[in-house]
Amino acid sequence: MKQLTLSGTSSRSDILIGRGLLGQAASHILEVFSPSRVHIVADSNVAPLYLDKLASQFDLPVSSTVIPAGEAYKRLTTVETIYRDLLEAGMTRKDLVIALGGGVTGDITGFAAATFLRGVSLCQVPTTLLAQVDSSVGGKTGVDLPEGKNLVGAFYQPRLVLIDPDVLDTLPAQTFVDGMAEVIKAGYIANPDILSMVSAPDYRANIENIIYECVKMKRDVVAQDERDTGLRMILNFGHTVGHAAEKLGNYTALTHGQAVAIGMVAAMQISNQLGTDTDLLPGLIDILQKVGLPTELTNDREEIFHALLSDKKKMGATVNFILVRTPGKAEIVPIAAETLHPLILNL
Ligand SMILES: NC(=O)c1ccc[n+]([C@@H]2O[C@H](COP(=O)([O-])OP(=O)(O)OC[C@H]3O[C@@H](n4cnc5c(N)ncnc54)[C@H](O)[C@@H]3O)[C@@H](O)[C@H]2O)c1
Ligand SMILES: O=C(O)C(=O)C[C@@H](O)[C@H](O)[C@H](O)COP(=O)(O)O
Ligand SMILES: [Zn+2]
Repeated sequence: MKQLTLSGTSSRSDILIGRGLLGQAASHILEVFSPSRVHIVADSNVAPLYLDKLASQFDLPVSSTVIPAGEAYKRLTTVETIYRDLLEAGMTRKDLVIALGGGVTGDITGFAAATFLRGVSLCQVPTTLLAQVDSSVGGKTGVDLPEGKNLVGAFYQPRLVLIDPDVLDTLPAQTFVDGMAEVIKAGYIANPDILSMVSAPDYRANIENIIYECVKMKRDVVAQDERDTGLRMILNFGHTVGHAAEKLGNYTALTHGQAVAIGMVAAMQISNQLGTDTDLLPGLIDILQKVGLPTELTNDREEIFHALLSDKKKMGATVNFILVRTPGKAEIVPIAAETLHPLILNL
């Protein structure tokens, strides 16, 4: 088992990574928390696979909410359902909420935990590759609005993150591939060794090390900028156009991973339009296609431009775009909306 610690300004997250961890989850959880009761949130695909396996390990009252699966349910009505179940179960501030699932479950449950009774303890048990390499770590929680992705949320660190790569065995092939978008993002923005690992013919056999390197990178970035006011913005590489495409597809046409893949290609094309010495675009397209991710933006460019103006990275009339001109080095480049408009139309 590998262990990492994320020390924030007023919080600490322990992150454990190891095969078989789900089977011993309760003992790790009870080393860190002392709840009177536990509430587990899982979606309708994950619950039949893993909810009993986790719940049955506790000698405490355990309640649960099973939410409908899918990004379309990452919305406030789902959070209200969780609040109601927490009240019905008699959860108090001493108790523990566990998010068991992918990034959607983690973001919704994290937001519910951050806001229920103004905050109850949170443990993340991520079950998709995307959630294991990215969303379970760092404390961004929230939901979508029809107007844009993740527009309502809170920073709320899980005190414990338990990552068991064995649960990836039940993932649909496409969902595993979605997670590779955030893995490739991690390689481009901060650690090109990750790209070498993904380029190996049988990279899946090395997935535990890939997860570890991605989490370590994210831990290092978030520790320096928990509130996303500077360095942390690099984790948004591919997300500006990506989030716009997700919104335009009503959160169903593209998965988050697919949208990020397309968004990274768009960001690289924008880098090129702004003038770069080295052309990283063919290599980016190659590695995304090799793992099975899409690379082509199919939305109307004008609609993308208008949608990305509701992104959180917009400050006044400027959008903070994340560009990569050297693998492993991301830059936060403020681009005025009127300068960005022709660049987006040219994609
Ligand atoms: N908070 C953050 O820092 C952060 C970072 C990256 C992404 N995100 C968010 O994460 C979300 C995407 O997460 P995702 O790709 O995990 O999607 P997801 O949570 O919808 O999971 C994808 C699918 O896999 C199923 N599933 C999950 N685990 C399974 C397992 N072990 N076996 C079988 N099926 C399983 C789910 O039921 C779902 O149908 C987006 O909403 C995105 O905005 C958040
Ligand atoms: O943790 C972060 O910071 C990230 O940006 C990680 C992203 O992969 C993730 O999709 C995040 O939710 C996007 O952040 P947002 O602030 O643009 O919603
Ligand atoms: Zn993301």
